[in-house]
Amino acid sequence: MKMPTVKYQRGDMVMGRWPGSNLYYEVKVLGLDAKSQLYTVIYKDGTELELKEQDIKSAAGFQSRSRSRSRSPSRRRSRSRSPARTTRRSSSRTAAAVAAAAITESAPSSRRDAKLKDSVEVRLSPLQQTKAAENNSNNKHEKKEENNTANEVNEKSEAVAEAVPEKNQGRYNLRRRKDDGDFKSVEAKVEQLEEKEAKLAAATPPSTPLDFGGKIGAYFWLLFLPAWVLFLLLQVNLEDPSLANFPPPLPPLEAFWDVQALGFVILWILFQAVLYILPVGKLSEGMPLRSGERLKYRTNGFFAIVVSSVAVAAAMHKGFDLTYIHSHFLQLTAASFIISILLSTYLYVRSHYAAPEQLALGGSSGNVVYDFFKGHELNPRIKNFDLKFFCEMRPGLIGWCLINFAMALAEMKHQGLNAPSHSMILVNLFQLLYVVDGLWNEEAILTTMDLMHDGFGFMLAFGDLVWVPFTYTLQAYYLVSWPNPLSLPALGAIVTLKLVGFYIFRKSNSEKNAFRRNPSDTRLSHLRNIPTATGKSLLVSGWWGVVRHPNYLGDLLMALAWSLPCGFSHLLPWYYMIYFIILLVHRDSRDMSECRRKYGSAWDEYCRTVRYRIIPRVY
Ligand SMILES: NC(=O)c1ccc[n+]([C@@H]2O[C@H](COP(=O)([O-])OP(=O)(O)OC[C@H]3O[C@@H](n4cnc5c(N)ncnc54)[C@H](OP(=O)(O)O)[C@@H]3O)[C@@H](O)[C@H]2O)c1
Ligand SMILES: CC(C)=CCC[C@@H](C)[C@H]1CC[C@H]2C3=C(CC[C@]12C)[C@@]1(C)CC[C@H](O)C(C)(C)[C@@H]1CC3
Repeated sequence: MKMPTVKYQRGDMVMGRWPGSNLYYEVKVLGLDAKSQLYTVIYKDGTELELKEQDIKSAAGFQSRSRSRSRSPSRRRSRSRSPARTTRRSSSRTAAAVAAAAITESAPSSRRDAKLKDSVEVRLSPLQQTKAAENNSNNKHEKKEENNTANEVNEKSEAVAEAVPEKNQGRYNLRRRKDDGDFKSVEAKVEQLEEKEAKLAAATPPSTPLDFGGKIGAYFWLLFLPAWVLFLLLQVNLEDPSLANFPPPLPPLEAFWDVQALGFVILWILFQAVLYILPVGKLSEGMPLRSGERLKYRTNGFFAIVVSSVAVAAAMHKGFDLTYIHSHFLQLTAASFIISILLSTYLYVRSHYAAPEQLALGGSSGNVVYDFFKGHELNPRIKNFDLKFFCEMRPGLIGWCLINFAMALAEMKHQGLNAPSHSMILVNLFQLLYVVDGLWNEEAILTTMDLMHDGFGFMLAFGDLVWVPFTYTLQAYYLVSWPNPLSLPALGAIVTLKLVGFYIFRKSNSEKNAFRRNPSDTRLSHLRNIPTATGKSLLVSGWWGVVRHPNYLGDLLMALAWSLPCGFSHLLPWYYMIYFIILLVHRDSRDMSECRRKYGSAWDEYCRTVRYRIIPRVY
């Protein structure tokens, strides 16, 4: 590796700042990326990170210190993010291992040690009772620290943290110790400095590896995804949609444009936006951001789908022919595509005005195309209106059900039926159940990858507004022209498959969501978990002990149940199943690397314990 201005060499043991905090840990330098000028370092718990030169200090000049009484937010944040928090609960050998890993080997000199001990003793005395309480409660406070509602407990656990000499937690700080007299006089200034440092560290996202084939990949996906949607729609419109008829003929450009279709799409999105902002339903808290802040989300998705159904019924009653959606599918898709492009452009432009801590770790490469595609800003909002949450959960998702319903009506019209076919009913009901469940448990989306980690850019805007409503409905679209009669046993088997898949999907998602929201939930007390250096734990029994992504397994079984009613005459209705396998396998590997980066050796331990990713004993 070429190192032009190499201050630290590979193998050097130095002190590295833990991102988002003002805490320093002993780390080993693995190398310097000449281009980004970032050092790759490895912490003692195995976590690898890329740090800027200013976040690295030579080990000399560092002194262990005991904690001041400050309760500044930056410090609170530091504590919750620091690897030192691995000294948390758990009788398992893993916990001990992680805790041991976080304890630095750089012991302070004996003189310093004695001084430290003095100061620690003085500070310990008023807190001894709390320390005892900590022992009695079997470290329960640590668990509750992650609970958003347990502010009181947080305060208590902070007091406990203060009582523990930092030396034992392996924490180091840039601040040099002063005699107690001096100490107080500079306290306020140092506080301010640390506050600034912490803000800066939190604001500057450490770079993460590029996904989706990097910069070149972003160009490819930008062109490929719309082209693929176009191909699917043209193919399903063919008299014989078999692959032998590839490529389908391209209609003239005017065929894509219909101002009325654009009007309907805009109306639909605005209608959903109005339902979203109505002060109906719960205000849920998202997961803590890098800044420590928790955003609030109006989770009234179920209300939105109920009102939407009433509105559609009213429109039909007034004479609106819903089969318009089938006959103008291409134009409606094109209109949504235009809106997704406009939205992505707006998102990209506004991301340049966002504060650094509001940017996504993964969408800050500096490359225009990549960041436009992947999403630069994490939670773009107009006042309290969260654009990512809204787009992911409302117009496309509810639109998916509306389109499926329109396809059922179109099938009746085209096939001259009095009622939709059994296959059409199954596809409609299965997917309706999926969407209604998602909206009913809308809060659970706040702990998913998209909401927590991914920026909002073209990928999600296009995915939410075009991909979901216009390709997830392909099975229903296909059945309009290609009916597939089902025998009773086949029908029974498909329904059973769907229910099994749904059960696994729902139970596993709810388990993880409940655990992330409140790790000390008594209903989860039977579950074993591995503590990690970040303060969060990983479930290692229950659903998340069977495979690493039980929710994907359930989702895949459901996807199979959606394709089976369409039979085996064509590959087209199996598109969702094939796409979904690719999507989830890729998502799983993306999540694995992200978790490996976040949790280091604790994640390796989890992977050793839970060996399979999605399908037990297979994959
Ligand atoms: N229909 C579709 O098109 C579609 C597409 C994609 C996904 N989905 C579905 O959407 C749902 C959400 O999927 P997702 O991809 O966001 O992934 P997810 O599985 O909900 O979330 C992954 C995150 O869960 C946490 N986690 C992982 N292992 C854990 C463990 N052992 N204990 C506790 N937490 C753990 C980690 O985050 P933290 O540790 O940071 O909390 C990890 O990053 C899934 O049900 C999926 O099937 C549907
Ligand atoms: C454009 C491409 C190829 C990808 C974009 C992916 C995007 C369509 C999906 C990413 C996360 C997905 C998701 C749901 C829908 C599809 C995505 C947005 C979901 C809202 C469907 C309903 C479920 O109940 C859910 C668990 C809430 C899903 C969450 C993830």
